[in-house]
Amino acid sequence: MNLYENVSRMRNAFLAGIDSVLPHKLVRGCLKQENNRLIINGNEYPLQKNVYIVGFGKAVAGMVDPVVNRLVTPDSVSHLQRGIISVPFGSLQDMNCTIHAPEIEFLEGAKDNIPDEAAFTSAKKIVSLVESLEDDDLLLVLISGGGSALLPYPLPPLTLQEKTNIIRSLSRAGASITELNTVRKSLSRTKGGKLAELTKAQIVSFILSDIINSPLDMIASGPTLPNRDLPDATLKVLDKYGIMATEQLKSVLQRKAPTQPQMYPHVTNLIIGNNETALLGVKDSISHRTNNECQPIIVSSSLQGEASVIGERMADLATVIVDNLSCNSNDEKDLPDSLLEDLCINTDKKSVILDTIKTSRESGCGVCLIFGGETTVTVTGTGKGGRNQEMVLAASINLNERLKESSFCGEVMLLSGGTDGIDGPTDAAGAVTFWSRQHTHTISQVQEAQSEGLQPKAFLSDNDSYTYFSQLASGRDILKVGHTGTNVMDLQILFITPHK
Ligand SMILES: Nc1ncnc2c1ncn2[C@@H]1O[C@H](COP(=O)(O)OP(=O)(O)OP(=O)(O)O)[C@@H](O)[C@H]1O
Ligand SMILES: O=C(O)[C@H](O)CO
Repeated sequence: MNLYENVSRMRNAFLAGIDSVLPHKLVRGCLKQENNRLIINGNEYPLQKNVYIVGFGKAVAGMVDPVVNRLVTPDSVSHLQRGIISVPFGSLQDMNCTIHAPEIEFLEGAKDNIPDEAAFTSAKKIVSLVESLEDDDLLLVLISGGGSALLPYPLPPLTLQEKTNIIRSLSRAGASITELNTVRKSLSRTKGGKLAELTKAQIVSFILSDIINSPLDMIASGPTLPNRDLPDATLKVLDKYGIMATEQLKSVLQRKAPTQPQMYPHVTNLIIGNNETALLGVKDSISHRTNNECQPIIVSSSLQGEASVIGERMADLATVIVDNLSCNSNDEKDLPDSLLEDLCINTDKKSVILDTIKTSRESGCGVCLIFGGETTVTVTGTGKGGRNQEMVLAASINLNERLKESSFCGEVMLLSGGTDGIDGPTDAAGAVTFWSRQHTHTISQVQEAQSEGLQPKAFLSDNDSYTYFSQLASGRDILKVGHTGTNVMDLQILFITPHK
């Protein structure tokens, strides 16, 4: 197996991860129809021309078709009455959307993930549809990441512009997604469970998670989950980031919050997929493609932090593995707890990783560690890039430096990519890097870049990872898969294999 075959295996494993979280597959798996009843998660719902669909998020368009199909009974009667789906601007054309259900209205909005008048119009239409439902109707709600921006409905007197400004300021000041959505929930007519409160119809929500640990009440700001935030939660977030509360905002927050958390007996919230689902897809692919020779391990689904720092720490981890593969058993190095912590790896994985390295040393098979999560980039440069490409570039530079003196003969590879296919404001999903030594001959991506006159460190410090990977070897190591129609954050594969 040569270096480029291994790189292509990793690319295929990444694609397999994406494939396992394609929304149409996930939704189809949760729905059955028998005797004029829709069966969802073991619960039965009578079909009597009483079904409505609403959806909002970057990955919901793909959920529509399997749902619509399940609503047609064997007598060819469709029990779907109406549907409204709010999706990102341009996404229908990009995805070649071919859904032909006349009852469903697809509306685009929220260009660049920013709520706008178009998304507000979609939200108003969704609200009036939901308000019009009767007790014996069934409302299917399709939810995925990006849903917050696609269902904006500021509580009056707050305007869309004011609410957007608050969220933008918080985001620029470094607020996390849970902090942003805590604020969004308190300022909205739809978020934080308020969509569910608009009707007594039965509701089933299908939720695809794009947040670490899948907190259901935070994904797309939890429109069908009770808001359990404390009454002062929003003011605390604003205070933390030094954002002044305007009069309109104060008047919205002063409204009496319910003293008891709301219960929604008419609502079922189902998580249909998340980052862990994709990690399993990657793992299966690697096991199959290596004929079970390499035992891949999922080490984390909560990787977060500054992308370039994480890239550096990935190189540190690779160095420990490489050292342990090249030494004899008495000289094994430990995996420092601080390294595990920085890479968001639970300490209970430590012995599993060390055992795998040992097996690999004895048998000559590879070590493959799989990560998922979402890093961030503090952009200070003027270049073009994304968090995955930046992580890989930083790892590449550090691998080249750390492994200079190593006696290891084998290959080290890292891939990082976004499952939505779009890394930051670029048309790439991510990138891959490698380092390899056969006898005394070393090949590395950094060496190759330097021989082409590219200076990796200069690109990294200008946050210009996209330009770097586009130019290097004519874009050979950049991952371009286009919009995938799904979104469960990012995936990383670290693969180290000794030469036999
Ligand atoms: N030049 C750059 N280099 C590296 N990262 C960048 C650059 N410019 C923007 N980014 C990062 O890209 C991210 C924005 O990309 P994107 O639109 O994919 O955001 P997102 O909200 O994280 O979307 P999603 O969660 O759906 O992937 C930000 O985290 C930003 O720091
Ligand atoms: O829409 C949102 O709120 C984010 O994508 C998190 O789910």
